[in-house]
Amino acid sequence: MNNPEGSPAGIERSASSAQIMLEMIDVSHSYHARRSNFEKGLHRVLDGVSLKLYRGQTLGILGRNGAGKTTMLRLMAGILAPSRGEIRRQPDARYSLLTLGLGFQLQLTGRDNARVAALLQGATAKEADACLESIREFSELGVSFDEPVRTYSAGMRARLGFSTALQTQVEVLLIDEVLSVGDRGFREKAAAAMRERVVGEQTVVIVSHSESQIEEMCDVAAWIDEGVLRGYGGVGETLRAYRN
Ligand SMILES: Nc1ncnc2c1ncn2[C@@H]1O[C@H](COP(=O)(O)OP(=O)(O)OP(=O)(O)O)[C@@H](O)[C@H]1O
Repeated sequence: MNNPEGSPAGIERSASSAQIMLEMIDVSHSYHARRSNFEKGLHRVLDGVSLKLYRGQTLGILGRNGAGKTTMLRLMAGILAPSRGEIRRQPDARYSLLTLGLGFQLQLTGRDNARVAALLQGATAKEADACLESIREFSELGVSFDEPVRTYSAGMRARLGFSTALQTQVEVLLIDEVLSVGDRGFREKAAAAMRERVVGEQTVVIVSHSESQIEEMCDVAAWIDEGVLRGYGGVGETLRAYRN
């Protein structure tokens, strides 16, 4: 399915307006490892990955635990620089990584974290304040919205993170597993809100262990196994390859 150009048949947007929002060209990444069983103290977790993400596409990334999915999102977001290869982004576009592990200032309240996140995404102070009420409402955090995030459960952090990301207007939204946490009611609401967003112009990359979520939301899928892109193309065929 994959080819060296990073653009398997059938997933190129046909319209001439198809703009490449992100391109990974033969990207590899290694972490420094303490364990001596890795060559030269390096642990290679991505190996020669090439793909293209077009404006408006929703790309789902599949793979087992430790396959390299989060590393790929961090590279896409520019949080990590690749050890080898190249990542091209649109210079005037914003890329936002939504994950549970990163980004909250634990001593700040949910409200202040939401404000900071909006400012970091490029909102003016007025715009940031204007979206706080809808973030509070969507998150269903009630009075906890004004309490420090360190007092939140993992599910509450997920609600805050998701609600904040939903309000922020970025060109490329990178989502790491957040749709699979929290209680069922919120998960369904978050998935519905996400579906609404992905049908529009929003460009999205979703890492998910839920095959049904990928099937429902994505129009392209990539399967990573031990750092190598084993499948890349239409969701149906990539899922079939992943299951076999
Ligand atoms: N900061 C780091 N330093 C060293 N090794 C790391 C670091 N982050 C991740 N790794 C290693 O890189 C490999 C890939 O990790 P990554 O988090 O990208 O996988 P993943 O596919 O997202 O996994 P999961 O589905 O479990 O979240 C793993 O072996 C992990 O132990």
